[in-house]
Amino acid sequence: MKQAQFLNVVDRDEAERRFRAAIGELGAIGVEIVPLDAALGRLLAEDVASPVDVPGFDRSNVDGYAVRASDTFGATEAEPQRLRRLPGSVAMGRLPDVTVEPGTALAIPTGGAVPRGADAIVMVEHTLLDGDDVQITKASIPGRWITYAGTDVAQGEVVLRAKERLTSRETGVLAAIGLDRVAVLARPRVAILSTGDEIVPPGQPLLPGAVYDSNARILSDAVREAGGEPFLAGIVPDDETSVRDALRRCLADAHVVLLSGGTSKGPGDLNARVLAEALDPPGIVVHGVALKPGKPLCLAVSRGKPVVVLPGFPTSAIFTFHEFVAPVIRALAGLSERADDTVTARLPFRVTSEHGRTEYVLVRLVDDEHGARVAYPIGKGSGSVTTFSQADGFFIVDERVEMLDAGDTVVIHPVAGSRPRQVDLVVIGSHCVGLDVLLGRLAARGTTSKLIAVGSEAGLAAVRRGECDVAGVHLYDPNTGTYNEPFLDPGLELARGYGRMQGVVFRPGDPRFEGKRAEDAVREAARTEGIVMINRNRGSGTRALYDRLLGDARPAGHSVEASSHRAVAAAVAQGRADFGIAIDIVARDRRLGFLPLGEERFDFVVPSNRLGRPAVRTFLAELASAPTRAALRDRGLLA
Ligand SMILES: Nc1nc2c(c(=O)[nH]1)N[C@H]1C(S)=C(S)[C@@H](COP(=O)(O)OP(=O)(O)OC[C@H]3O[C@@H](n4cnc5c(N)ncnc54)[C@H](O)[C@@H]3O)O[C@H]1N2
Ligand code: MOO
Repeated sequence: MKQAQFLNVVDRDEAERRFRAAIGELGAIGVEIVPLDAALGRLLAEDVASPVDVPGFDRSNVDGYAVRASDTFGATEAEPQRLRRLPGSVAMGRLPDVTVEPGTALAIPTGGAVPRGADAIVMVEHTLLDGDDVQITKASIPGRWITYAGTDVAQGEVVLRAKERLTSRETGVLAAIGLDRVAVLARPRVAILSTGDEIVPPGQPLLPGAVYDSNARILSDAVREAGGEPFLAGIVPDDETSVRDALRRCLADAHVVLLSGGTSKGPGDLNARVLAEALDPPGIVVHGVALKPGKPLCLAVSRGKPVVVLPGFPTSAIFTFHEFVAPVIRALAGLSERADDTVTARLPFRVTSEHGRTEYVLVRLVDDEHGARVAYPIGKGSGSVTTFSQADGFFIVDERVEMLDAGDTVVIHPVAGSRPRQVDLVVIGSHCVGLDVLLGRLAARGTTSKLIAVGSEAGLAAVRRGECDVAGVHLYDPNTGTYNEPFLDPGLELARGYGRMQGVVFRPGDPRFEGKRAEDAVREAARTEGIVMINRNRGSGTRALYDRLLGDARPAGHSVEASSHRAVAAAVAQGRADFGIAIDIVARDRRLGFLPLGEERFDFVVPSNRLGRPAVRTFLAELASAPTRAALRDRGLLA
């Protein structure tokens, strides 16, 4: 029997066109009146004209005396003008009923209402008390120290415009004109439903095979960023009735409904089937877009209401959300199109792409020696949650293009919500817990850094091209049997890092390994029926160790090449393999047995011409310092 296929995969633009056509006219969903206390961050629905003058009366700006300016003409300290002091003074919060006649003065506080007859205020510092009189020691002019009614805001004046976002400054203005409530654009309600038997909410224990629900969180906050009001409709299992019931509740309550997961072609991928049944016309308009990530995206509309099944993989979900859903929510919220400020950058290495699918490649940006931008692809695949959070932007590879070369220029689009991060120190290369220790210590001293983990070889290439300050490397040279040193070129310096003890990892208590010498245990294991190993990728120093120990032996699992020490430890801990070679740190973290084999060197390559940079100097000093060495030893490193 033929399996289900994506029969009608359409390209990105066609998918968007069909989706928008099915939704119809897109605009703000409505207006609501909210108390001023809840107005922060909202968008004004209409222009606001002031119902009052601000200030509402002619106001004194100083403590002093309200006078007629002409009575003060010619006054100096040597020849003051004497005025008769009227009894009392202007009271705050009331209009005075006294008139300042020629030759008189009335005491007035800052903020007091100017009495009839007066046209200027003399500051108290320029007066002397003299019995019932007051002597004015400085001449004034009409209007001096008075703010006239309506000069800040005149009644009827428009103080804020429709669609303005209310910050504390705007809410302050609204309060000053006496409003305690304001008309704002209503926020579209967006229901978010996570589907899958394996999905559990954060905070709960994670049983083997389960996955934390990260999609609901990221979608919910992305909805907020797009001007919508999310509501979390929970997690439902891969079961038609459960999904249908949850979907009905969401449809009744929301302007937009988002599901994630269960939209590709597995047996549990039933969301599209449920949608096809449960939605009003037109229903599903697109299922399958020639897009990477995001191929299984399902776009549907139920009587004008958008209903979207986003792919379960986090990177795919958030990407397709920003491409297809965020603009719709923004429009429903009354927000304008987002300006997309692009920049250009150079590729540090070749990038391949699948023919027939428009690909979005997430990147981190660094500057090279000459200030030219370089875009490092951070492809951990659609299943990664960190890729999107670390990205500075992405470039698009047309569906007809299968390869971009090193040095090619690409156009970088900003990732929603990301700000270009300027850092003090750029580190490219291999990743290690020791590097986390070091960069953590630098951060505590105020030196910021960006770490791009691309492996030792790409790190070395990056220092050679002048794209980073430091590269962390552990490169093994089989000719000399040494690490790192043989790979240096003129213009590159090696800073001594630390050692990492490598050895055979196995499940504790396994008699095939327990208590043996590493070399003997591996040789025996290689000959024992039923034992499964896990290998490392070619080119890694650890792989060279495997090759030396195994010789021509090819035990089961030899072709399974994990790309990190952690992946080896996970495979052994979870019983997919019985042994592998990894560093002792991961063995300890996973509580595995460990038979030591030898030390691997993890060092740092620095371009000579960057040795003088303050951040590089700080890094090298930190690396060499006694407290750092102690912290590295604490983490099990040989420092
Ligand atoms: N035979 C085929 N298999 C797959 C295809 C295909 O064309 N043919 N497409 C692949 C592509 S591309 C993608 S993307 C995924 C998407 O699959 P689904 O949308 O059906 O998602 P699930 O299978 O339910 O889950 C995928 C993955 O994501 C995890 N997940 C799901 N929900 C969440 C959540 N709320 N938070 C965090 N992670 C979540 C889930 O556990 C899975 O690991 O299909 C390919 N397969
Ligand atoms: O669309 Mo999927 O996101 O390529 O992995």
